[in-house]
Amino acid sequence: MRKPIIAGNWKMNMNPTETREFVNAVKNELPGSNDVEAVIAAPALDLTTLIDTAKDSVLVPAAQDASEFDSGAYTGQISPKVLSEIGAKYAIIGHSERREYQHETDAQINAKAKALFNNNVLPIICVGETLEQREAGETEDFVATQVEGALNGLTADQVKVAVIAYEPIWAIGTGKTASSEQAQAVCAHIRATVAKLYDQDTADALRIQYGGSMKPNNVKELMAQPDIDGGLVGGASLKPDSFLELVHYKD
Ligand SMILES: O=C(CO)COP(=O)(O)O
Repeated sequence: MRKPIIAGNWKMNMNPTETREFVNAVKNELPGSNDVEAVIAAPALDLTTLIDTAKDSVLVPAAQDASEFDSGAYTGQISPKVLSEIGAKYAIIGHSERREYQHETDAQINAKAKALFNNNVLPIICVGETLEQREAGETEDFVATQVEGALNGLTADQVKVAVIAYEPIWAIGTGKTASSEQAQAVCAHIRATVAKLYDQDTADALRIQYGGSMKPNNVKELMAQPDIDGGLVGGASLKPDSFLELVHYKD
């Protein structure tokens, strides 16, 4: 049975004071950790504040990126080794904003996934098509290529504990959610791709999130889809009330 995982991706929002206020507002109101995994991916500069404030709560800290290198002459990068040391459980990699603005490639994202696993941090690997690709009927092939590229060389045991986030680019920050049927179809295709690359057991263990204008008013329907195991949420994760509604979607 796959445990649902609802993750807030704060992107480049929130400062340490806001982070502390947010965590204090939600930390005693979260669902039990066996029920839904509640994650916040904070900006790197807020992570230690998040981790210190969330101590003794079930809130799970995550980073929004990680370097493919543990240390060295890589100015400005975020070390997966240090993420592990400070207590980040997950790191998002391959978000479409980084693919676009930092020109990240599938090969780099794959190297980041390996570096994270070497440091016992779990990757949340983002994939998703543009509107042009969807309209050209290329979504499934394109997303399968991203999945294959990101997972290249990972073991089945690693894939079983990884998370893939399907985020159609046209649905991010636009208020335009993929319909639950559209989201389910691509998430099922991702699982079938993993089954082909590995085996059915591995595909059945892997958790797949949907991201793109997920909100309290559509979370229930999206989460009811058989291949959607969670959400990666931008805008609606920035306010404590809205985040709490999302993680309590079952109530
Ligand atoms: O990019 C996203 C999460 O990573 C989605 O952002 P929104 O929920 O704001 O559309």
